[in-house]
Amino acid sequence: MYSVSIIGASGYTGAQLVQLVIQHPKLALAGTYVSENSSDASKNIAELHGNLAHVNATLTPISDAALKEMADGVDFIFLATPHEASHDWMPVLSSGKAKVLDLSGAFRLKDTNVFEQFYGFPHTQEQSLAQAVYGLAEWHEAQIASADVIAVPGCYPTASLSALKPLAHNNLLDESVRPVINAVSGVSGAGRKASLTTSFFEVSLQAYGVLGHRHTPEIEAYLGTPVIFTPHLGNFKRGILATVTVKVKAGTTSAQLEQAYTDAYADKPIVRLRKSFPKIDDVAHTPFVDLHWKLDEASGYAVITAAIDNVMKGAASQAIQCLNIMTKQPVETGLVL
Ligand SMILES: NC(=O)C1=CN([C@@H]2O[C@H](COP(=O)(O)OP(=O)(O)OC[C@H]3O[C@@H](n4cnc5c(N)ncnc54)[C@H](OP(=O)(O)O)[C@@H]3O)[C@@H](O)[C@H]2O)C=CC1
Ligand SMILES: CC(=O)N[C@@H](CCC(=O)OP(=O)(O)O)C(=O)O
Repeated sequence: MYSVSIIGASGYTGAQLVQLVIQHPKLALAGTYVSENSSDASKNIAELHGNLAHVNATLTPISDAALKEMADGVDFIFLATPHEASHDWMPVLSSGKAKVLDLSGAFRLKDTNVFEQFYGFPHTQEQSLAQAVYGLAEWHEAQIASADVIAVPGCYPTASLSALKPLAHNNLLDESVRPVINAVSGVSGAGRKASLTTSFFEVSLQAYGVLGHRHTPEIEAYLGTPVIFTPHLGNFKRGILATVTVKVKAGTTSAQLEQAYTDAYADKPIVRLRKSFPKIDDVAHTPFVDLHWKLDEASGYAVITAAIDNVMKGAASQAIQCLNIMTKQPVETGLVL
């Protein structure tokens, strides 16, 4: 068994991790933490999340001493915390035997200038940043297997890259036309803290972060080509539907696209190549990425749809996939029952 601590356990992705760790055959939950002055400190997680009413886990306020102790006390640490907290704590957490999986955006962008521009604070953890491996599980398996620090991808980048990478990998994209990604997320993507923009009465369907969302440079960095990315907030709880429009190289056939997706994902149990365009209900509460596409051979334009659960494949279940790879277990262990 591997021992696991979760920091930020009261939030949406942290609570999801608690559930996934408990149902995993090889993981034991060692500790669940919240911030030092959290209003939820010392509560049982069952009081906050009704779906965890059967779970007995106290939300311990984090401290410098607890961070240090954890680094050598457990096998894996999950950070389901704001970017700033992950950024500040990574060096101490990764200084011992524990391997660290960070769900925030703190260690995804290698270019610190771009990081500061999009995250609004300077990156000062050069060593941890150099160590961090981007945990896109289907594409970076070899690096993940030997990593000590994982930067778990953002939710929109997970959906977008899953749709686009087979085409880029096979050199099928027309480089003169940027892929256009329109994606709709449920409100859980914004986290648990109450805010006017995510309140039930306010949320409709609206674009936000237009031509400036922090996931644009993340998608571009791991795709290798610029994109136009427009996120939207929808009035549903969980899930992301990304609709991606691309121009492929002249003469590309539907059979070539089919081959590219089959080659990429035939042996990847978390990616489901669908026979029709997926909907969010198909993937909500699951670890899957569902993909479908259609090419107009005459014009060379293709539309690909990716559906994921933002809290699962967009965060918590992808982190568990990475842990499975790091511990040499089948990638779907504890996720696909
Ligand atoms: N929601 C999603 O779909 C996705 C989220 N992410 C990222 O994962 C991380 C967690 O997101 P999410 O679960 O939605 O966030 P939530 O706001 O739901 O939860 C954040 C958690 O962190 C705790 N926390 C807040 N500030 C601190 C601090 N300074 N030190 C320690 N703990 C702190 C909170 O508890 P308290 O304030 O009581 O201490 C809470 O447990 C974020 O970085 C987010 O960007 C990534 C992919 C998808
Ligand atoms: C609906 C919503 O607000 N979504 C979040 C993205 C959640 C996510 O993946 O975030 P990180 O990159 O922070 O880990 C946003 O657009 O900021």
